Amino acid sequence: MKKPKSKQLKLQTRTSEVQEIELLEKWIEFGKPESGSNPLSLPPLPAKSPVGRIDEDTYSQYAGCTKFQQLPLSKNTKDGVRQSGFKNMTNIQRASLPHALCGRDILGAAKTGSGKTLAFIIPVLEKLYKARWGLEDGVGSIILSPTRELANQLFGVLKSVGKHHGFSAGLLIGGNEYDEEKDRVNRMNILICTPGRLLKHMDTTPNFDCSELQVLVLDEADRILDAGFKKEVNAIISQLPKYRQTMLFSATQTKSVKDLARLSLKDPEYIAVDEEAISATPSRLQQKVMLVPLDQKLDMLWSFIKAHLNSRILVFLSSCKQVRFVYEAFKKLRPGIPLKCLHGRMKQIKRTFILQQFVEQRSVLFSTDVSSRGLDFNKGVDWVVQVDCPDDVASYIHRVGRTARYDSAGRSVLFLLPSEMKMLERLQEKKIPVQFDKANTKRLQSVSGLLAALLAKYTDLQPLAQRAFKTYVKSIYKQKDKEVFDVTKLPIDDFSASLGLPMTPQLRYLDRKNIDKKVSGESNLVPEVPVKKDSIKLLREKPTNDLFEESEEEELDLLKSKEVADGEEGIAADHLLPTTRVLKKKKLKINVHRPVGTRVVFDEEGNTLPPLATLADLSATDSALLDKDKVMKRYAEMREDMKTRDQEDKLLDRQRRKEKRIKEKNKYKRARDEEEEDDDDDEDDDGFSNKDTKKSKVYFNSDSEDEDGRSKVALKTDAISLAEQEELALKLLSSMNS
Ligand SMILES: Nc1ncnc2c1ncn2[C@@H]1O[C@H](COP(=O)(O)OP(=O)(O)OP(=O)(O)O)[C@@H](O)[C@H]1O
Repeated sequence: MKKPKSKQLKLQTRTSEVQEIELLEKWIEFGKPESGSNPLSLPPLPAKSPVGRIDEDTYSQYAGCTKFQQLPLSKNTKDGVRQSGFKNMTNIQRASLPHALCGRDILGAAKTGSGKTLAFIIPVLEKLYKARWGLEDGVGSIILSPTRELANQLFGVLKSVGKHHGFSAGLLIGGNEYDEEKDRVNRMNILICTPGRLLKHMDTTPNFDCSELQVLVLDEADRILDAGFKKEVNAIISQLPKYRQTMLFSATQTKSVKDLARLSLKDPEYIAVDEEAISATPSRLQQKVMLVPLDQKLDMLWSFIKAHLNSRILVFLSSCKQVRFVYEAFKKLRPGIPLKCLHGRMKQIKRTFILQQFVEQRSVLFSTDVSSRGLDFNKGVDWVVQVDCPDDVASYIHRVGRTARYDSAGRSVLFLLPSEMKMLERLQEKKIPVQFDKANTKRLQSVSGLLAALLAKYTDLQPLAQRAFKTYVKSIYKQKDKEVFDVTKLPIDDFSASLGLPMTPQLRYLDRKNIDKKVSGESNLVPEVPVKKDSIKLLREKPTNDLFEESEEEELDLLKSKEVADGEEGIAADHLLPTTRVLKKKKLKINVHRPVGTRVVFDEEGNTLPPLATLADLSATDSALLDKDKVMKRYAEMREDMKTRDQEDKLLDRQRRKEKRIKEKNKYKRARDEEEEDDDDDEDDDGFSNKDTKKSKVYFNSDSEDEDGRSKVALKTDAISLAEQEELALKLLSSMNS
């Protein structure tokens, strides 16, 4: 809070502000870069050259300068920038700031992690300062972000760089208290928001007025302008004044004339600083692509994590359901490094907390594309692992861009299925220097069997695995780029088994006849080993260093890992013995030639007798036993008796398991309902948003896991059949006994 100023002091400040603004305007006017020019191509200004006014009508050059202090910026901004630790400008800042400070519309494109945020935050502050914008003037600038996390991050930068200005700023994102925002929103000068929440305020908050807006910024512009946000963005733009400055930034910029027309840009400056660069990704980023069959992705991921226990790893999967399953399952297997997960269905407070934790400690974060854009993890991400193929090249660029930011190095690896190899070509065509590698599979650790055991032990995991399976296949089915994503080439059954599922869930929308049961070349990476104690032992061995070249050695300490498993119940890998089918169902064969009668029998003196000797002895004394018919009858009775008991046992067991399953499901559903929020937001980036949430709630109650809303029926059938089954069992028993 600023101290209340005396009247005279206020007057003085105002006068000096007016003078400063006058000087800034003259300076800007004097050194305006030519429209269409690239300030980067100008020779850099000498470090010690005079800055600002030189004489009556002469000012220093600022186009081509390399330091923030050489720009025509207010003292408040300069102080904020300096105190935030920024001195020299990055290329995108050098190229765009001179144009943006003149009030021009900007279309800025530069690699991930190259400092685009300051390239629009600074002009926003300067524009409002020069317009002498005050609290009573309302909304002067809107900065749109596609995700809440990114909006939060931008808000942090704005607070830091703009701390000496007197503007009020607000963060409007889904998941925050709407009512509480409603009271404040009319008093905000700068709004950082996600499109859905902004539109909600525009539609429902009384007196919310943006008609005086000065600057509109779209961060990750191509994402905001794509089909996912189309309706919201069109509605927002229709409520904004046409006369304003507009700035669009992204690492993968839109050049679509239609998009630009929607925003009514006026002669925008297209600033693409890396267009001539050899690569479209940061130069310090090492990128690998690996061929991994679908049914071995989790083995590969597990082995990767075990080989990099000292790293901060960001793992991308294609949907919330994938994320949840892999996170829950791996957590129970305790890899020896903390695991976290992040997806659009989590409560906002938890999302923020998890990101905070990921920034602070080495860990593995399983995430959907919700964290693929814009996020800047302070201490750096060591590895970006894309387990599921990104939708397109742009999505790849943003995902890998979470590492190797600004001047730091980073590494990334992308797992591609044999059927997705077209993506490799696409990446190479777009100047992405990837190195194609075959993983050394000698010491690949298989987890499929362990997952099967986990699914049997923790019944709540099974529905997660089923959903992960279904959502993945559906996501491939729905992909537009059929050259890369071909659902008919997926080894469906092997994939299902690799998740530990006892049988392949039904996929009603797929014609299974068209899908090869065994897709050639899909399953040769790791020999299919039924998981026995031996393979479990493998998990305790040292992390494999030759699987991924640069692995950090670390002994797995299972005792220690107890502390890192997020305080939740976990079981060490070596406590697990697969209890259900492991990798392939094997028929139990009875060897009829097996020698029998190994039981040792003693006579009264303690001498051993040959097997069945007692019976032979008895038969000698009791001629009744020699009656062949009677013996046969007796055997038949015994067989019947055993059959009946077997039926009884089976029925009882089936009932017990069913009841347990229903109980577990209800319990799980309650927990899940608490976790899922009835979100009003805009930005679940997981591909299957609200509609899917509603569906999945229904799925959860169902045994059949049907994709087209049949689950309720299935549930009902289940409930009836339980009572009916008892009756049926009794009938069956009595009919067998009679
Ligand atoms: N001039 C600068 N000097 C030093 N560090 C900078 C400078 N500008 C930005 N940075 C730092 O570089 C990192 C990346 O910046 P920023 O998040 O703005 O990148 P970006 O280009 O927006 O990335 P993305 O495309 O992923 O959104 C941040 O940690 C930021 O603090």
